[in-house]
Amino acid sequence: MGLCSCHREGTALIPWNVLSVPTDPWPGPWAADFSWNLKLPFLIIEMGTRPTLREVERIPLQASTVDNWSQIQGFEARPDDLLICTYPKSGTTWIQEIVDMIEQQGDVEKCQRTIIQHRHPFLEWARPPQPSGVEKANLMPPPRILRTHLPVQLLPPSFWEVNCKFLYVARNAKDCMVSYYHFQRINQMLPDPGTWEEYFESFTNGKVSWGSWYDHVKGWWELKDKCQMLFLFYEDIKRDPRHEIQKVMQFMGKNLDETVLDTIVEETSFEKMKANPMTNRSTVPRFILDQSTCSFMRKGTVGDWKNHFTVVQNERFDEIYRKKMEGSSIHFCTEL
Ligand SMILES: Nc1ncnc2c1ncn2[C@@H]1O[C@H](COP(=O)(O)OS(=O)(=O)O)[C@@H](OP(=O)(O)O)[C@H]1O
Repeated sequence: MGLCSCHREGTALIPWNVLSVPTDPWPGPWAADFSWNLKLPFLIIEMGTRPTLREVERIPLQASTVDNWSQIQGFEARPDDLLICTYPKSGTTWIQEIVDMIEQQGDVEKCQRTIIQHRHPFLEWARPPQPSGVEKANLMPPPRILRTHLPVQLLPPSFWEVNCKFLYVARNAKDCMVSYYHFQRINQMLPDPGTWEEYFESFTNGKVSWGSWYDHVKGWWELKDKCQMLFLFYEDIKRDPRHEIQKVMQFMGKNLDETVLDTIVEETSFEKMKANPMTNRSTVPRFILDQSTCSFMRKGTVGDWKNHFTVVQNERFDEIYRKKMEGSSIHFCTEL
């Protein structure tokens, strides 16, 4: 395993890896330390720069994840784990809420018990002194529901040994890129995306956190018949949520009646989740996620790429896509 340190741009007064910024706040002792929360914005302003990424096996990741890599790789999966796997901005939050609603048998109040980031430990998440994703998962009673954005080749090896369930959600590359661009603009914990034109290059070259969309999607797709995996598409959930939620229910071994299913469809709609403080990230401090110009729950549509891609960019993207996805049987819808 080659860990490669990358450079850092700008004048950082404080090394990034000593900052413990609650991008994924955990209601632990640190949260009660209000003075720590107050200090954070100033630390970031002092740094005057966004973090740059480091790499594991040539996949760009956040520095804190790379620092914690041996713990992540040593994670011990269990046969009754369910791992939600996605490339960023592919509908992670959406499928988390669907899975939780199924798990809680449509009990809306139980799904309000805590914010969505806390319900399913994020495996590669690390920001000491808060407990890491691995530590949170280790404390969770089985059967556990976990989540990751890792590409197949970086998944902790124990997952392949225990034959647990994987629930992968894929989203078409164009909408994913648009969503990721806006997210990087508002998320101070990720590198500045630059202009849309610059981001087009970063995304298509896999120079974004968690690496290449193309390799991620191909990697998981190729494994789908070799393990217990339900592979879903964001666009299908959008087109026919009831049908796709039923598939998730079956995969989870749950048998819920029609009225419960109706509730889940209703409660996991974009409009409901956008208005729900437990799913819309409104509790994340503004100096981390500045939603004043753009919401985390932004549009939730298929085809928003048409509002961003120029004709030339679209042609170029299609050409790159053909080359990178050559030989793969996966097919995406880019409009409904
Ligand atoms: N219920 C529902 N219906 C439709 N779309 C939804 C829903 N919930 C989240 N979203 C949209 O998913 C995008 C965020 O993706 P992720 O949750 O994977 O983001 S993250 O990687 O966890 O940061 C982001 O997409 P964009 O709106 O295109 O930016 C969210 O709006």
